[in-house]
Formats: sequence, structure tokens, C-alpha cells
Amino acid sequence: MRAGEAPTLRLNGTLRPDAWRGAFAAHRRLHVPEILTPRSARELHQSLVEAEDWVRCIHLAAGQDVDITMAELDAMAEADRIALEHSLVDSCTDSVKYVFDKIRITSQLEAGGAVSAPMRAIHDFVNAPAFLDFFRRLTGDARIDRADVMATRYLSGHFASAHADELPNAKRLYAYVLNLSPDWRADQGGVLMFLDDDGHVAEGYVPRFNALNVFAVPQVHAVSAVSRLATAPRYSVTGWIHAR
Ligand SMILES: O=C(O)CCC(=O)C(=O)O
Ligand SMILES: [Fe+2]
Repeated sequence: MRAGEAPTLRLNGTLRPDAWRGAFAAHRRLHVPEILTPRSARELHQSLVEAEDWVRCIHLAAGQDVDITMAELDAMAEADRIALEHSLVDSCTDSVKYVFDKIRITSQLEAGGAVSAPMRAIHDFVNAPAFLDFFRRLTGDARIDRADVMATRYLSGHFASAHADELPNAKRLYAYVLNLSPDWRADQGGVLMFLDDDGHVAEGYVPRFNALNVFAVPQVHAVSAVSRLATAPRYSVTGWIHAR
């Protein structure tokens, strides 16, 4: 794909989502392999690798989220950057904590901001009838109206602590994560974990390339820290399916 060119995203015609509907209803979460054609998934991955609009997002405390552009990070000394990230994480005791890179897509579009052609294509893809109908069939939920989306990039040390994805007035029905990390292994971290009432890991999903994780909101989950064994970032396209 040439720079600036939007990827052609197509759902994989071999999907049989009706077969998963019972399993989804029983467990309210699913790991669905191969959501896109392999070529589309590779194009999508490449557009994230080439994207230049990443922002480092750090959660300081309830209601205090810090965004730092890559240019601002580059201007900082390495020790200062690490100290900043660590102090923010350490100081935060009252709510979800996270450090990871993000490209806001839907929220940026809704705010009238600039979005690159490949990111715009991702927004259009998750709001196309094929994707939304796939979710309607998967969940049996007729309330499904639209999707929002962002791209995420977890580098070594990045993580998201336990949270349930609830947002007042947002009408989030389901969360989805399309994983775009080739050849990822559990020991590289970045595992999507669902936690039980005792705080144990009830289920853990390694971010397998081109696999889709879907779960009903709210459910307590976290992303384990990406380890130093990761040789590439953990990329995904993720967001929520909303009711009208
Ligand atoms: O990337 C993932 O697997 C989940 C991310 C997540 O939980 C979130 O962004 O709210
Ligand atoms: Fe989440």
C-alpha cells in the first residue's frame, strides 16, 4: 500500500458467525479467528506501522488523562520520559491505570479534526453494514446501531489495568478488539485478561494476528504489560459497538 492510500478492508467470507451465537450468549465473550481476509489484515497492520499520528496516552488519576505527542516525547531525554511515565503510574491509585499509544479515529472525526485516509477507512469499515450485521448475527442484539474505533499500540512496558469499559451515557453494548500483531506469544505479555471476583485470571487471550475478541460491556478486564521479549509493538484496532 502506498502512503496516504486507504486500505481496502473486506470481511472474510468464510465466517460463520451464527455458529458462535450460542457460545457468545453463554459466556458473553468470544475469541473469533480470522475476521478479515489475510490480505486485508496485512494491509491494515501495515497502515498502523506506517501511521504518524500516534499519541502516548497516560492515565494519571480519575478524570486526568495525559496525551503526549511523539514529537514531544522525542524532545524529552530518555530518563525524563521514563520518570514521567512511572511517576504517573505510581501516583494513580483510584481508578484504571494505563500507558499506551493511540490514534483516536471516531472521536477525532466527530470533533471535526483531521484523520488520515487509512484511519478514515477503518472508521468506515467498522460502520459498514457487513461489520455491524456481523455483530447483530453474533449477538442476536437488534439494538446495535454504530461502532466507534481507535487504533492502539502497546510498546514494551505498556499496559491497561483492570477496568470494565463503562462510560456514562455512552450506550456501549459490546467491546471489540481486532488484533494485528503478527506471531505474538503469551510470554511477550499484552494478554487480554478477564478477571473473576477473586481477582484471578478467568480467561486470557493472546493477541493472535487477525483474531477478533468480542465481549459484552461491562466486564472486568485488563491488558497485561508487554514484556521485554516483545520484538514489535502490540497493534490493534479496537472500540465499542453502541446502541442508538
Ligand atoms: O487491547 C485490548 O485487548 C483491550 C483494550 C481495552 O481494554 C481498552 O482499550 O479498553
Ligand atoms: Fe477495555
